[in-house]
Amino acid sequence: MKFHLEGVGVAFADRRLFSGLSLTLESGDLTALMGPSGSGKSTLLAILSGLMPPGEGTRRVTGAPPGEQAVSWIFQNSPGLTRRTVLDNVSLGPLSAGATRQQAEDAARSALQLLGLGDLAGTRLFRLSGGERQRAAVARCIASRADLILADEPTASLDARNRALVCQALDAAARNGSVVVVATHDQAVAQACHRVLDLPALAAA
Ligand SMILES: Nc1ncnc2c1ncn2[C@@H]1O[C@H](COP(=O)(O)OP(=O)(O)OP(=O)(O)O)[C@@H](O)[C@H]1O
Repeated sequence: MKFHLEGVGVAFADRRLFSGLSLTLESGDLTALMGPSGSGKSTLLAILSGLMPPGEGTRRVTGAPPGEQAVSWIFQNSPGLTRRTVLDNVSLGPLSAGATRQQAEDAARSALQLLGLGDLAGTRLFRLSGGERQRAAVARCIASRADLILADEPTASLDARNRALVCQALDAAARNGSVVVVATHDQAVAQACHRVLDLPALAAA
């Protein structure tokens, strides 16, 4: 599957963010999206997801039936069902993508292993530290095996060890066939990605 942006531009009432931006992302790609604060990284993720129609230009998806791409998000502080177990929370990703309970739990357990949370599967979410909770949110996202995974500053509140685990998990998701895009200010995350797009440079190209 491929996601194409062609000649995309965004302007708000008082400000133009970018214009004439074209790119193609395909299954297996792990891409860092960088640029100064306010350059439009989150806006570009919203356009890629299909949630925000571009003011100018087009978004096209090839290699999938129209409108049938599954999209999954990771945010800086992803919420969860605090009184449910980690396994329940992570299973929600694949369950909402149409998996059976058994398939969802299997996918959740392997994602939890990948993120170093295997021993916490039966623990209620509210008992986890901030870093563990964020890794659980990443596990929920990658367990869903979405076509497109969009991560907006997923490591901003994490230490180096947790950050490395998140990068490994995103890499595994790409190797499983997802298109993965990470908006980040973190050079260590960018180094873990296969490709780095600098938004201002991309818009100027
Ligand atoms: N709906 C909107 N209406 C007006 N301005 C908006 C709207 N959405 C975003 N903006 C502005 O567009 C700019 C880009 O926002 P965006 O969140 O995409 O940047 P970013 O690169 O992700 O920033 P950061 O690194 O700080 O998260 C900001 O100045 C923001 O205030």
